Amino acid sequence: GSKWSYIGPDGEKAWPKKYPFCGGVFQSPIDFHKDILQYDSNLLPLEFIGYNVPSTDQFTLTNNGHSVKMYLSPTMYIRNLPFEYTASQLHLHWGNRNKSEGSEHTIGGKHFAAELHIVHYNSEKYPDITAAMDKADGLAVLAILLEIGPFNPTYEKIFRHFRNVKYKDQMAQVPGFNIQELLPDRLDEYYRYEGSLTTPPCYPSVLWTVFRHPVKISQEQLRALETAMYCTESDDPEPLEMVDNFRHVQKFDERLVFISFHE
Ligand SMILES: NS(=O)(=O)c1c(F)c(F)c(S(=O)(=O)CCO)c(N[C@H]2CCc3ccccc32)c1F
Ligand SMILES: [Zn+2]
Repeated sequence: GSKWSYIGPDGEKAWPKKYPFCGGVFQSPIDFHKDILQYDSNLLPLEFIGYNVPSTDQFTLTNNGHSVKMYLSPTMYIRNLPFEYTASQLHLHWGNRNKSEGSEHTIGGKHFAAELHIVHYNSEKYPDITAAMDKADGLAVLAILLEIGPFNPTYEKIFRHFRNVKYKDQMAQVPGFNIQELLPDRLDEYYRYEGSLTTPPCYPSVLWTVFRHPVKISQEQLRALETAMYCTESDDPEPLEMVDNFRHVQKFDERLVFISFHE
């Protein structure tokens, strides 16, 4: 029921009025361009433990009015970050059918078609994500840039349920699968910086890992993402399409993004 949106009077320019951190420091997303990038040889490939969830388990997929999000199992966690981070949920950001440029992070000013985020919390220091989400070392989000290419059968394991979560607060059950298959090939090549949640309350609590290489999904899969869902409830007389649910890039002065790869 949080009152913010991506368009109109409650759009991102108005967020700081109700959510002061949104007007604060270390805001995400940002543009990756060469004069803020610095190679860091200590950036190791991430290790994903418990990501291969058996199909006997189920993930709950839901439309929360801002995005489509899938809750993940607490047996999934990442190693090789400063702390152990346990998976919480994944969700997506996208554009619209006339402009498939809905990624949040950009590279050299270029938007990708869409972006997948896998949200984790620091389970070494905090009991749950609610305790972690406003702490500087509380969250770690993996970002995967999506672009058009061949049909992607792994993404289809989520996308095929979109027709059952068309409206706000609808839910569907997704049989378990290997979440690591949603990631690009080169897990050793990524951008790393300290930033924030890209939605209200915009807490500066996120260690971002944005993989260098995009993942491909088909034009039809992208069209489904751009046209399937609504921000409104099924009985709302004025349905609002869920499109363009990405925040614009934020100022990134005097800061560096660390990269695990050479140009
Ligand atoms: N782009 S992003 O990764 O910054 C990001 C989102 F874009 C986004 F939409 C959500 S949300 O939970 O679906 C709705 C707003 O909270 C979250 N949810 C996070 C923020 C707060 C919270 C609390 C519990 C579980 C997940 C989250 C989020 F971290
Ligand atoms: Zn997100």
